[in-house]
Amino acid sequence: MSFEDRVRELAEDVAPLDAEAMAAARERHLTLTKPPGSLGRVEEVGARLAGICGECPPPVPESPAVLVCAGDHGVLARGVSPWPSEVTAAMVANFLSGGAAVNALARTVGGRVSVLDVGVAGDLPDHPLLRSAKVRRGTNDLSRGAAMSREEAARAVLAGAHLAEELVESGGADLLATGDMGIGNTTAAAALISSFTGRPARETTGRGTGIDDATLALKTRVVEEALELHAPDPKDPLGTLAALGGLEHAALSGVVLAGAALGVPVVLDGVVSNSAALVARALAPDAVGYLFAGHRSAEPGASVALEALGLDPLLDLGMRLGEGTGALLAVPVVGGAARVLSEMATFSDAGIEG
Ligand SMILES: O=C(O)c1ccc[n+]([C@@H]2O[C@H](COP(=O)([O-])O)[C@@H](O)[C@H]2O)c1
Ligand SMILES: Cc1cc2nc[nH]c2cc1C
Repeated sequence: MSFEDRVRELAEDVAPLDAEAMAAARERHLTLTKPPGSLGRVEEVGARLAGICGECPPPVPESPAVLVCAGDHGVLARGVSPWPSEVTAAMVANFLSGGAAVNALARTVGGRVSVLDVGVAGDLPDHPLLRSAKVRRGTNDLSRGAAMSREEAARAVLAGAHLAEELVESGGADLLATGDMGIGNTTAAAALISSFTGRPARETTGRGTGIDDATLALKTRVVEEALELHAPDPKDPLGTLAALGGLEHAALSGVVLAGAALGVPVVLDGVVSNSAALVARALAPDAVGYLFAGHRSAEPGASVALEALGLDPLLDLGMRLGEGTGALLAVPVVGGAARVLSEMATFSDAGIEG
């Protein structure tokens, strides 16, 4: 079977949410000792968790895992980021030694960190937290030709899916948080978001790690050129990924598909994860039900993508780091939404007239 066929097979394993369990959660919320609706959107998070696992109350996620997918980008040659690609490998090394923001925030919420190398240009050391599945050493410049082949895109999707499956099936993970590392990857994310939403580059392109006005104008032109060159068809998600994506974007769409296929909630991080979720939705529309937007990244494309996905971000902290940091901080919100449904007393338990 070809890699593309295997991606299609994975997408076919994504089932719609359990509508009965969701309805039961909404009913249950009305019986709990609080004014109806007073937990706001946390109530809808709880209902979706019930729909994801097919029971009400849903189990409380106890073992979150963050998957940081890493890759490099040929489009860096156009001057779209102030940082050199070597920083990608250097930051991966930092994740492995526990010194990055993702490590600090994973420790804060009791999460486990795994790093997936699908496309880092440099060499990386063997390490128990690192999964090596290098498809190639960085992409080609997406503004001058296809970033990668369809087969490479499919292989990266499957690498993300396999690590997610392993963490859930053998590692006991019951919630997946997405993360990314890749200098230049906000350019690819903007191009993907424009392709899947039809919105112009000026609305999806942002300052990434921090660029001045002149570089932002250049980066926006680069995204426009790429969109003109490829005229991507959003109904061909693998073709669009191959033309405009990054290897980590592809891997993250695999993480989303695998999480959804396994019935595990997936908490999205920033703009790169948001763009990957658009790819996953194009492959498997029901996958969106399994997704929670951990936060609203400051990158403008993130808001465009989340609106298109119909996801309301749980947090809005002005963050734009990536690595999975915004997803991890939202994990307690998701856990709390489950715990409310399983642990709160009802009005009748408490002897209060509702
Ligand atoms: O998560 C986000 O929304 C986000 C926004 C801006 C930058 N980043 C991170 O910064 C890197 C990409 O930025 P850039 O400017 O090199 O495209 C990459 O490693 C991302 O994880 C991440
Ligand atoms: C230092 C640094 C850390 C990062 N983490 C995610 N993207 C990053 C980009 C840079 C430049």
